[in-house]
Amino acid sequence: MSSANGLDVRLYVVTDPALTPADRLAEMCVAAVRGGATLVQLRDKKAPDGELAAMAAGLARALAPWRVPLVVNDRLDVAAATGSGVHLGVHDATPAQARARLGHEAIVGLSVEAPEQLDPERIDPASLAACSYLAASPVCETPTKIDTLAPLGLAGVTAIRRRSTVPLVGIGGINTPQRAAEVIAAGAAGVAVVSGVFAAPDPQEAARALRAAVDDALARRRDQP
Ligand SMILES: Cc1ncc(COP(=O)(O)OP(=O)(O)O)c(N)n1
Ligand SMILES: Cc1nc(C(=O)O)sc1CCOP(=O)(O)O
Ligand SMILES: [Mg+2]
Repeated sequence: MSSANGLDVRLYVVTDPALTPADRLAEMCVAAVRGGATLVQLRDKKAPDGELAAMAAGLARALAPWRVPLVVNDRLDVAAATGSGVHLGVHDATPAQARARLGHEAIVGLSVEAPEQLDPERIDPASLAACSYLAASPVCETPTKIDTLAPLGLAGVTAIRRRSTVPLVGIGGINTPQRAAEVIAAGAAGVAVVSGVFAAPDPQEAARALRAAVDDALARRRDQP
């Protein structure tokens, strides 16, 4: 089920070099996709651009038969060189810059660390309009990324959702089906997950369970009067 802009963010898996080493990257992402992941992000903060581009190209090839899009974290140049989308944070290029570089069909995501970040005086309307999705960052504390602001909690997810119309994913500490369901009930269209899938003994099964919880929670939300 896609959002109004055609992007399916229900289960967004994000790689991590400690959990998805380069020699198992494609295989592990394909396992997640077999389990129900709808979007994949290549996130490696340290790999040089050339190495990251080679990883992105290989991963894009592996995902192509599944028609699951690839997003590269941070690196606009790598995204442009490999035909991928890009995820941006407050310290990265702006969504408007990314949209201009990648074109109107590309996926451009933006981290939102506080609802006020979306106030008209805080964000350039062109940048907000350039976003394919937003990420509530982080929902819960997580050892996977420690340089974050205070967790938003479920109330923060709801507050961000109320200020935007593009699809919203929650990220950070969403490592059980129960937690995923709560994030959807709070207003997200999907969940972004690292360790809940890639540190699991069986990533395909972990993805299946998370995706089932997301789908169930979305259906419950639709049934609400
Ligand atoms: C889906 C998603 N959401 C948030 C982030 C974090 O982005 P950012 O704040 O730029 O931090 P880094 O990931 O670059 O350390 C993300 N990567 N993906
Ligand atoms: C990549 C990333 N970004 C975050 C943010 O808050 O912006 S939290 C995070 C890591 C999420 O890992 P896990 O699913 O293992 O908790
Ligand atoms: Mg970033």
